[in-house]
Amino acid sequence: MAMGEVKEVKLYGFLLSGYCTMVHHALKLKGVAYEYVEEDLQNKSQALLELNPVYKKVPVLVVDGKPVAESLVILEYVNDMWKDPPLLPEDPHKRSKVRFWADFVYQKLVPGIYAIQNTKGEEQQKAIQELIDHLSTLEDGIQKDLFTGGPFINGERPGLLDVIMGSAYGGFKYMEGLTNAKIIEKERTPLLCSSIDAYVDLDVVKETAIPDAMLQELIRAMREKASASSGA
Ligand SMILES: N[C@@H](CCC(=O)N[C@@H](CS)C(=O)NCC(=O)O)C(=O)O
Repeated sequence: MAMGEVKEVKLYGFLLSGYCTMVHHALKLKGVAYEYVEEDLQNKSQALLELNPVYKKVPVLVVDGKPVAESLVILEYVNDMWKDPPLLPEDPHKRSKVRFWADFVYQKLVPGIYAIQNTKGEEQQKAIQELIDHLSTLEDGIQKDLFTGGPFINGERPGLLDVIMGSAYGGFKYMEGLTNAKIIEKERTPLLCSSIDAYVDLDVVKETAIPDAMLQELIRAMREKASASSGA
C-alpha cells in the first residue's frame, strides 16, 4: 500500500549498473508496478538530464512526475512510500546500524571494486587485499550489530543491506572473473555469503539477473582492453 495514491512509477536505469539493480529489487520486493527506461549513458536522454541535473546519472526514480536521484536516497524513499514489507528494522538504533553499514558499502566496498578495475600487477593485488579486508570488517560489523540468525542479514525477510549487498554481488563476481582472485569466500565471510545465497535465490532477484553469457562477454572485453593497454 503506497502513501497516498500513486499513478505512475518510472525507473531510468542502465542494465549493467548495480545501483540500478538495487532499485529494481526494492520496487519488486514491495510489489510496485513500474515502467523501466534503459538509458544510453554515452548519449543520455534529455529527460535524464532534466530529471537529475546535478549528477546526470542513473538510477532516477520518477513517481507521478516527481524525480528522486541517488540510489541510497531512492531506496529510503521507496521504503517510506510503500510500507510493506519494511526494508528497515523498527528500532531506531538498529536502523542507524543498517544505515551505517550501508554507507560503509558505498564508501569502502564500491570504490574498492573500481580500484581493482583501474589497477594492474602489484597495485591490483593490493587493491584486492584491501577489498577482502573491507568485506571482513563488514562481516564482523553485521555479526555484532545486526544478525539475528538469518537467512538474511535483516532476519527472516530481506532488508536494505540485503538489497545492497545482493546487488553488489555481481560486481564482486565480475572482479573475480577479471583477476582470477577469490574475493568473496564462505570461509572468510560465512554470514555475508549465506545471506547473499538466500538473496540471489529470491524470484524477484532471478528476474533481474544479468545473463551469465553477457557477464562472461563483459569480462572477456575488459581483459582484452587491459592487455591491449599494457601492450601485452
Ligand atoms: N552515487 C550514485 C552513483 C550512480 C552511478 O554511478 N551511475 C552510473 C551508472 S553505474 C552513471 O549513471 N554513469 C553515467 C555518468 O557517470 O555519466 C548512486 O548511488 O545512484
